[in-house]
Amino acid sequence: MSSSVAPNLSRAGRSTHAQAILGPELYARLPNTKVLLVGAGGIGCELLKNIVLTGFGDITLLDLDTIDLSNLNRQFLFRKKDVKQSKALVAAQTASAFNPNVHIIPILANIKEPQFDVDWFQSFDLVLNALDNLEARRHVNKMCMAAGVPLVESGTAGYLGQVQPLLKDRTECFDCVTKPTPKSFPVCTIRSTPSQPIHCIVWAKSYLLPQLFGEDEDGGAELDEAEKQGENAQEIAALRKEALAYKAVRSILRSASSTEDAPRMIFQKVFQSDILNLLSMEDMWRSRAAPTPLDFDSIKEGTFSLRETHKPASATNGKSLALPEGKMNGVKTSPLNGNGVSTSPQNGTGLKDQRALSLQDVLALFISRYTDGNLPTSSDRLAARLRGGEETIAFDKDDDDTLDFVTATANLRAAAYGIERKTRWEVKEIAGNIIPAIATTNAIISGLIVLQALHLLRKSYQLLKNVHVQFKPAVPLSTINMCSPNPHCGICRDTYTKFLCDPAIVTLGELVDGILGDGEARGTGKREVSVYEDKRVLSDPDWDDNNDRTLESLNVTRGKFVSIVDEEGEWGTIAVAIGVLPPNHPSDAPPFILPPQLPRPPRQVRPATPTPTEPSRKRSAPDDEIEVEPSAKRPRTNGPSLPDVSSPSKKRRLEDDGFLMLDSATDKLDDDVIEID
Ligand SMILES: Nc1ncnc2c1ncn2[C@@H]1O[C@H](COP(=O)(O)OP(=O)(O)OP(=O)(O)O)[C@@H](O)[C@H]1O
Ligand SMILES: [Zn+2]
Repeated sequence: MSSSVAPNLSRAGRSTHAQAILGPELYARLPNTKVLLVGAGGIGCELLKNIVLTGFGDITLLDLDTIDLSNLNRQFLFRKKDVKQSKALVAAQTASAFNPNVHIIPILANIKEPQFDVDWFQSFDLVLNALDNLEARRHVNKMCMAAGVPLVESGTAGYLGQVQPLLKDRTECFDCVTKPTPKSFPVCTIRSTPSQPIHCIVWAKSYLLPQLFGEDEDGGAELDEAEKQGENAQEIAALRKEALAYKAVRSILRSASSTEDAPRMIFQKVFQSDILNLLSMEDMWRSRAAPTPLDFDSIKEGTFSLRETHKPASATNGKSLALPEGKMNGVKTSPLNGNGVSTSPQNGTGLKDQRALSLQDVLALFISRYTDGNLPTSSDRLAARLRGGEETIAFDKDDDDTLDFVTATANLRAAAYGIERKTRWEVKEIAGNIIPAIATTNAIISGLIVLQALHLLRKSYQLLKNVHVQFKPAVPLSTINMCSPNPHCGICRDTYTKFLCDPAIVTLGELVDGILGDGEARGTGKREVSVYEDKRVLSDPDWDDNNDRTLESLNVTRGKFVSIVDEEGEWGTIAVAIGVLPPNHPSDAPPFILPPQLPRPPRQVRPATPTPTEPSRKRSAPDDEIEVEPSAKRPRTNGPSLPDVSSPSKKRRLEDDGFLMLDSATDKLDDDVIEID
């Protein structure tokens, strides 16, 4: 379009194409269709532009974050001057200029806040998710299922993307299918027999760094468990011995008066003594390549000999192939990139973080950053922070000290085990779980979201598709017909209803009796029920202590759900959304409003003791589960008594990092699964 035409573009001109594509009826509805867009990041910016240009006129845009410099490469509604401003606000301002007829309401908030209750969700005709985390996605999914509002879910991961239209009772919901669990590794692979760079990086980030700079924990329980699961007993005994030695290094790192050379101590312990210990267990190395203990001085001097890298354990038949450091397969390996082009700072080309690191480089990174030989070592810098008052230091990809430490120690370990080394950049990507965001994928996905949204608005349900952008040049897009809801889904199979009340006055008993009503008259008979808020049991047929307590005292307030579960499993679960009374509610009226029609859940075949969050398809963390069998007497619930989550074990910390430690070395690892997140 030439620039002389653009300023004169009339409203009709602007909408000619949209009208032709959408048809006059749908096009006419768009200005008054209320849309909620959750997330103003990579997908959100593209999508906001799309819906504004399509002709939607009433948009609420919500995001909890502010603009970061790193967003600017793809979140094109933002400019450098906007950094640190609210994403929702700036995106709304920028996109409003694309169409004078659009009204965008920006909200800077977390979608999980209680004011965004079911009533609020019901004020929209359509919800579009442009989020980046499972928790928020699940939350919006549940709210949309409760509100009966159509939702389009989406996500991208590099070149991959997915769009999924969701509507209660018509399609499966986001929680109907279990999400893939993160990639997992057996404890012993991480702790004593790594074979891939990622094993070394996980070890450095989630084991060594926390051992030295994290909370002082007794890892005994984890090792007990590994032993129970049948992992090598001799190996476990060696790991126990190793744990004790860490205690000594920890105290030196924290002691202001110590004259010991802490980094050197760490080096000696981790890359020499521990490896010698492991080597003494000859059985372990019969079928796999044995590691090489590292020697501080000879690495420093450049005389240390290394085994060849890139070997699968079997390829070398367990034998070490010694090559002088700096020579691999006859090629000078350092500092070269994959194309054999030198990227060393000496010749001034390439990015510092992306150059291949020699063993000397890695040691230097451990002793002093190669950018400035005078800086203290990465471990010294971390130790200084502990002495300066930081109690614990955890890995953060943007914290140079922790990234240097992990890069150095992961690569030293890789060298000891004959595993390929990674650049600082690659370590950052792997340890920081960074999947590059590709603007083009976001753009394609955002276009597909609009198409699915239009099907939902037209009620053309037979046209709804689950669409995937995939890494197959011949078939870049694939579509799957919508599945019907999973009959066992603990989210979308519930019967939702609303209960508007003053939680400071209304009791749990009033809520349950009010919602169940007169069972005899309604054909459900007198029902025995258990009542839950999320995973908390509030009452059951043998325990009614909480019935006279106010909802507020039970921390059952606006935005929460109370699940009423039929003990016999004969009737479906009723999920009651707690809302607030309207401002004009008469003061002499009862302090609650029941739904105009009491919910009547479907009769169903259910397991004998259902839970509000079942089935197991949905929940994965076993230690988050609570006892759900009705028992004689339960301890009284005092406020929000969620299941006890004690201080995180190392196992749990690895899980938090996205690396799930398998209980047994024999557990089967899933193939790589890319989780769209
Ligand atoms: N609970 C939530 N409530 C509101 N907004 C959320 C919530 N969770 C995530 N978001 C927003 O969803 C958006 C997701 O966008 P995107 O995936 O591009 O992430 P980003 O944070 O902008 O980028 P990156 O993670 O790559 O730095 C972000 O702007 C984020 O603030
Ligand atoms: Zn479902």
